[in-house]
Amino acid sequence: MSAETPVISCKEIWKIFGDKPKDFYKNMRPGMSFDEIHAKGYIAGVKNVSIDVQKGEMLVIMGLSGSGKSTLVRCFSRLHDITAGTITVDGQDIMALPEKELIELRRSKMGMVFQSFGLLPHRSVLENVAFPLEMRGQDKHTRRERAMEVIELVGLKGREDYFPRELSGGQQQRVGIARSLAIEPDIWFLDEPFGALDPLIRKEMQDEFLRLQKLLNKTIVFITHDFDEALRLADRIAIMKSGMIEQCDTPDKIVLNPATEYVRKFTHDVDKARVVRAGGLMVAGLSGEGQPVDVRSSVAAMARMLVNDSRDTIPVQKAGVVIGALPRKAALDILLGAEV
Ligand SMILES: Nc1ncnc2c1ncn2[C@@H]1O[C@H](COP(=O)(O)OP(=O)(O)OP(=O)(O)O)[C@@H](O)[C@H]1O
Repeated sequence: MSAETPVISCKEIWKIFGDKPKDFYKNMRPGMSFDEIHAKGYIAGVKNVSIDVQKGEMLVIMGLSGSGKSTLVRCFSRLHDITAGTITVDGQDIMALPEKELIELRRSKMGMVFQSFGLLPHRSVLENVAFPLEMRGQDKHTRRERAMEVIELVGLKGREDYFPRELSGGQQQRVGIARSLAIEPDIWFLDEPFGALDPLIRKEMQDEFLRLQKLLNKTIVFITHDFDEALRLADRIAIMKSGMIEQCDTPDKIVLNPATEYVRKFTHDVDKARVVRAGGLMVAGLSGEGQPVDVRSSVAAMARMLVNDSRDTIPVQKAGVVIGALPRKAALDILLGAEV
């Protein structure tokens, strides 16, 4: 596999629910809307989606309830057979895989975490985490050792003999995360993993998750309803509506240039100064004088400088090299809440 091959690559995929969906798709008039398809007795869970997920990327999928997030992610692991299009994982067409190889692919490469923690109530933390290793036929000693490693990683050392009911919601989700990590998946699917947690614990788990991701650098597809959560975690956010991706972009770009009215609604209450970074406002060919700012600095973090500085353009650097400049007025507009 070449370095550029995406880990997951979808080309024009459809998942239609209903009776004989492939026949319906074949005879479908091109350009039918979600509602027109619905009127014919079918649901377009995923409608003509093309997207690539790169190695080490955290792609967050968001959208309102019923927009197709879970359906799309289930297609990525072929928990749903798609109606049309192609999906490759590490360059391999997963629709062409025999059942046995598909199961092996899921077991060896994919980890999944869901909102309902899905723990086995009569097994201890250790036994829950070791369970996928048991399914793989590993001996007791090896699985215990690996389970202890990931239990420590998620901050639950000392609780390995507890039962799920003896843990808080946040701790139970940590067990779910540890269990999915035990098999060292390359691709990690998380479907609203923090949805059942109260806001404070949720924030704590997001921090924990970012820490883990820094350490493990997995390829992650993360579903959420919560735009703030998406902004905190994502490299890119894909916003879905009626089975389609309305926009897939970096948080900066989504906030600065929402592609549709639906996307704009998500961004409406966001504190843009915290989301938009120097890199998002930078103009590549532009030059500036004096002390540069880092490409990753948020407008909020630069607030004092932006207000006190008198330069029109401020150089922006990445890894110590100046790569462009930031028009100070554009950053000030965001800081002061002017429409951009
Ligand atoms: N097995 C199924 N049979 C028929 N329709 C389905 C099935 N699974 C999903 N759908 C429909 O597909 C559409 C997308 O559902 P999906 O669960 O992917 O949405 P979602 O964005 O994940 O929603 P939520 O945030 O509520 O989980 C919905 O209209 C849903 O009713």
